[in-house]
Amino acid sequence: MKIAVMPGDGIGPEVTREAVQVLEALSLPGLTLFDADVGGMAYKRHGHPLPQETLTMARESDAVLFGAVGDPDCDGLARHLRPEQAILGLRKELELFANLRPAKVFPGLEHLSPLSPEKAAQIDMMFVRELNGDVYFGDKGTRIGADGSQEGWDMMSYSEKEVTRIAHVAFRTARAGDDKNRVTSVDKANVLETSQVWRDTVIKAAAPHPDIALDHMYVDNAAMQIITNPGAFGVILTGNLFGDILSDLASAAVGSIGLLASASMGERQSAHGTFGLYEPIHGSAPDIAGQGKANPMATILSAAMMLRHSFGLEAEAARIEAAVAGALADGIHGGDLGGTHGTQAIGEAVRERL
Ligand SMILES: NC(=O)c1ccc[n+]([C@@H]2O[C@H](COP(=O)([O-])OP(=O)(O)OC[C@H]3O[C@@H](n4cnc5c(N)ncnc54)[C@H](O)[C@@H]3O)[C@@H](O)[C@H]2O)c1
Ligand SMILES: CC(C)[C@H](C(=O)O)[C@@H](O)C(=O)O
Ligand SMILES: [Mg+2]
Repeated sequence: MKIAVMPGDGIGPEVTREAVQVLEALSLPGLTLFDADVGGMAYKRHGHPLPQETLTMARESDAVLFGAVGDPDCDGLARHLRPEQAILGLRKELELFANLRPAKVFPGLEHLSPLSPEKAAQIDMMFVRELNGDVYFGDKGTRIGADGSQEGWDMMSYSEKEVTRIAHVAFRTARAGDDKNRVTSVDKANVLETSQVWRDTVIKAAAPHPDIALDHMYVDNAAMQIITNPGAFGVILTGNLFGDILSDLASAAVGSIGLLASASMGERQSAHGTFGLYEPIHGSAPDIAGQGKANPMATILSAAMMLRHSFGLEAEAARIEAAVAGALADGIHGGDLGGTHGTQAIGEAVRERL
């Protein structure tokens, strides 16, 4: 079991360190970890946010554990050299088109949510976010517009092929998940042609999945209903941009972005299972970087997702999740949850409860 660890920038190394120690504490036979450079730190060291050696290491691994990338010092660089290109490049180059982002309130931890305890208890949704297409990867540029001023443009598109494959992931995820057996496809088909193709294609892709209830919702309404009626959602199938935004929104409903994990999967199989990249949904948090304040739970839970999805180690994944839930229940809360525990203390508290 070869894992490429890519800590990245800002709080990335801080939270990744704790997750790696959780993995090591499990003493899994045959587990080997290799570090690789990504993001702004890789740009500073190698002149590129996603050096070829890093990509090669990812290709030769069974899974990737990713921290976060992003560095305000790099915001003025040409776009292809910015830290964020590391994660975008890995997702694209490795064909990791399916991003699973669970948003769930652990039972008994409803008080961490800003929603009422009754509403918070209903939060148990899984985002299935398309990760290789949309406005993220279309042509883009700047030009002088008709009025003589500079304008930026980004091309948004989705093909039937791209939508079909992610839709099938969503239907299969709904079937394997909780008992809701429900997919809500989120789009903006009232305005965007991209979304009309998305919606028409999702309807066609649903045909072989008659056991799964499918409905469609506009993204603006979805943003509202995730807060007002979270229990209505099981699997939320959506595109790259809407999924990015809605998953941060859902993290706030759960209690903090420092709690939400993710798995990015494709079709490649390793000797142990499906290759995947695992990362918290948050970024490099430059505002708290280097201060030992970041909550590592999202990254630790991402490591649990790795054990489940890439290594078939369900019991070990559940052990990590129970340890995180136990630490939270015992009041081990970072600043993001209004507590005082630092990154290392949270990591230690989770390890003690394994
Ligand atoms: N996958 C990624 O690597 C990824 C994801 C999102 C943003 N980014 C990048 O990160 C940089 C900062 O972006 P941003 O500020 O918009 O988003 P962010 O997620 O880094 O931070 C948003 C807010 O949440 C807080 N926060 C985030 N993670 C936390 C944690 N684990 N514990 C406690 N608090 C936490 C931050 O302190 C900040 O106030 C940018 O360069 C952005 O492009 C990278
Ligand atoms: C850093 C950025 C490219 C990334 C995205 O937009 O996908 C991030 O926000 C995320 O949610 O993983
Ligand atoms: Mg995001």
